[in-house]
Amino acid sequence: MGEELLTINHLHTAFKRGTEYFDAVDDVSLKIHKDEILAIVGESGCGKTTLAKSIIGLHDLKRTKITGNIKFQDQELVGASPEKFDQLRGSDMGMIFQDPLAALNPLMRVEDQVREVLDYHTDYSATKKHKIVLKLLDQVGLENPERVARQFPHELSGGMRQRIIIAIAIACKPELIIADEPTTALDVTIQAQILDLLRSIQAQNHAGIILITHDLGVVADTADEVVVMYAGQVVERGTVFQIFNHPLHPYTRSLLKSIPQAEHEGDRLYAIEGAVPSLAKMPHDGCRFAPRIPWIPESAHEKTPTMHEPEEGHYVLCTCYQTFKFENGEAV
Ligand SMILES: Nc1ncnc2c1ncn2[C@@H]1O[C@H](COP(=O)(O)OP(=O)(O)OP(=O)(O)O)[C@@H](O)[C@H]1O
Repeated sequence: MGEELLTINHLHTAFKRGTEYFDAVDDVSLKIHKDEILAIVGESGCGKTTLAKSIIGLHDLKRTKITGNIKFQDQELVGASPEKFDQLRGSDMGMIFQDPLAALNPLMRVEDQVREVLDYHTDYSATKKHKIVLKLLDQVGLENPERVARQFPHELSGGMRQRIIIAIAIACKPELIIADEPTTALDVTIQAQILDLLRSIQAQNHAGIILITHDLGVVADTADEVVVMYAGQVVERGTVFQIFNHPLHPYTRSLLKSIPQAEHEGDRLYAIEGAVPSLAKMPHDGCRFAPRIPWIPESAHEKTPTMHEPEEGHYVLCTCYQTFKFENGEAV
C-alpha cells in the first residue's frame, strides 16, 4: 500500500435549513493512500457528494457547517481558506464530475479549456503548454489530439467530453483525484472504457482516486477499497474482496443483490424497499437502516450503533449484520 494521502476523522457536514443545521455527512472517518482507488458507494441522498465537496472546499460556508478533520498531505482542510482551496484544486487535487457537458464551457475550444488549468498553476511557455495539452489528450485516449484540441464541446461525443474532463483533472498531475459519478451519464461500453482509463491514470501517476458511485457494479473491478455510505454515515468499509465476497451490513447485502446479473436476465430486479430519509427526517438514535429491514428484530440492532471489526480491516456499523433472513434458500 502507498503512503497515506488523505485522512478524514469524525467529519460532520451540516446544511442550514431555516435556523437549524442538519448533518448530511455524520461522523465519517476514512483514509486513502497513494496508488489506491477508494470507492464510495450508496444510493442517491446518502451524502457522497457532500463528502466530496467537503474535501475539495466547494461548500457555501454561509450555509454549511463543517467540523472534524480532513488531513491532506500535511495540511488540515477543515477551516482552510478559499485561497488555499484555489491553490489545491487543479494542482494537488483533480476533480471529475458526472456531467461533462455542464463542466465544460460550450464557447471555448478544447485546447483553451485544458490549458486554463496550466495557465493558473504553472508559468510554462505557450509552446510547452501546447505540447502538454496534446500529450494529455493523447494520454486520455483521444485519437488525433491536434484536431480535438481545435474542437468545441458540442462537436464531441459524451465519452470524448468525459475524456477531456479527465485530461483537465490530471493536467497538473494531482496526488488525489475525486471522480463523482464519472460514468453515470455514459452508456455501458463507454463507462467501461472510462473506468479503464481511470485505472491506467492511477497506475501511471500513482495518484489516489476517490470514485463516487451509486452503482456497486462499477466498483467490482475498479476499486481497491470500498466505503459504503447510508444516510450520511459509513455503514461498512473494507477491501473490494471483503465487500463483494463477504458483505456484512444488510445495506451492503441489499445493494449487491440489486446489481443486475447476466445469468438472471429477465428476472425481476431486486429493489431495496423504502427510501433514504431526507435530512430533516433523519433519525438520530438507533440504526438508520432499520426501517428498511423490518425483518430484523429491534433487539438485533444497537441502540447507539458502533463500528465493529469482525475481520481485519473490515468494518461494519451496528450489530444487525449478524442477522440474516432466508429467501428461496438464500441468506439475505
Ligand atoms: N446544498 C445543500 N443544501 C441543503 N441540503 C443539501 C445540499 N446538498 C445536498 N443536500 C442534502 O444532503 C443529503 C445528501 O446529499 P448528497 O448529494 O451528498 O447525496 P449523494 O449520495 O451524493 O446523492 P446523489 O448521488 O444523488 O448526488 C440529501 O438529503 C440532500 O438533499
